[in-house]
Amino acid sequence: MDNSYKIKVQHVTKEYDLYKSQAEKLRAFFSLSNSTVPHFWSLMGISLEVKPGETLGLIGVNGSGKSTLSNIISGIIPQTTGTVDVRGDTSIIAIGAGLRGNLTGLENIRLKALMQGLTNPEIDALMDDIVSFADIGDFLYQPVKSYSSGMKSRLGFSIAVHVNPDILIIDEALSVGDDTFYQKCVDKISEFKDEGKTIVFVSHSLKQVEILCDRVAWIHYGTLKEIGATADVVKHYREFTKWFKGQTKKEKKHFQRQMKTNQKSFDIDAYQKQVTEERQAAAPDDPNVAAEVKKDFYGSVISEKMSWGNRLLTFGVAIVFVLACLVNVSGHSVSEVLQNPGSIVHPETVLHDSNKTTNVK
Ligand SMILES: Nc1ncnc2c1ncn2[C@@H]1O[C@H](COP(=O)(O)OP(=O)(O)OP(=O)(O)O)[C@@H](O)[C@H]1O
Repeated sequence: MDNSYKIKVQHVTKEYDLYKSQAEKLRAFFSLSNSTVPHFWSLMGISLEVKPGETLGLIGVNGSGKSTLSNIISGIIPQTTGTVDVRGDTSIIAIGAGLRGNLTGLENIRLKALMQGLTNPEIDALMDDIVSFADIGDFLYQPVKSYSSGMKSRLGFSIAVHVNPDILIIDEALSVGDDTFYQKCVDKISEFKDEGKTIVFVSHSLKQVEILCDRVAWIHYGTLKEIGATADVVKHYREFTKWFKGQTKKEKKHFQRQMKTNQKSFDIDAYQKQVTEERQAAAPDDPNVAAEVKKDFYGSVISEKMSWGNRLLTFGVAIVFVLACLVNVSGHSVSEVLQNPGSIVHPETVLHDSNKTTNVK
């Protein structure tokens, strides 16, 4: 097995349909095409590796796709195309993910730890440590939906670092805590690093990134702008933000609109063709390149969009289900209803033989 990486992300894209309402979503489901619905590509082909024991920072402006990427790596949302290969004995844990609003803090601790594969006695043994690290007092007995974002972050972080995960995904968790909690988290992350664990760290705080990360990936409006040593990437990102801040209001708007337009007009087929051509140029004698690229793009994803065959099948099953319910309440047998469908809506009409109906009233 290739142990040069812990996480490998290849040609990952994420497409969202921008429906204006539930009704529009429903219409698109039953219509022949949803081409009128605008599409938005949150990620437009990200490929990167995270090495074992490495802390990789993800930086980028608001809406650039950092959380989308970290959620795809954590398995919280599926990618539209591409592969995500997570190596080894992986217990991957994302701090904010999986807290249930209707359950109390205590119940959430047990649930999330059970989902990580811990047994009840193991959880009992860890409970005091988790509770004391989170330090949220009596809120522990309240439903999580009543928590502030800082409290959720405290609880999520505490659970995540105590269940001994192989890979830790930290998305903005440190930005909401106070100074004491922040320092506790930084110490815990450093402990993790010393133990050789792999961390993906999403943050807007370049200072935190500089302290904690070995390498940094700069995600820029759905693309990977740069990946490399922390000092280099952070320097280039600072230059970009300085340049951006120096623009007039109108120029900033124009730039952002241009970036979003690119994300709306992204062509996945053209991207696949480009990757195929690049690989063919590198291996001109390999006849399987196109098939391999297709497999890399679509081999490990389940289509989020239903094929037409499946839509028709779903529609057919729904009709049969409704008919079955109507037959049931009408009090007639299936054969009667099949011979005289009107008996469903006019229950007083029954069929005595195949040719004649009699009104029983
Ligand atoms: N469910 C969704 N439907 C439509 N668009 C979405 C959805 N989720 C995210 N997006 C869009 O995808 C883009 C990337 O969002 P994401 O949250 O990954 O960015 P981010 O870099 O983490 O931003 P921030 O730094 O503000 O947290 C944004 O433009 C966002 O509006």
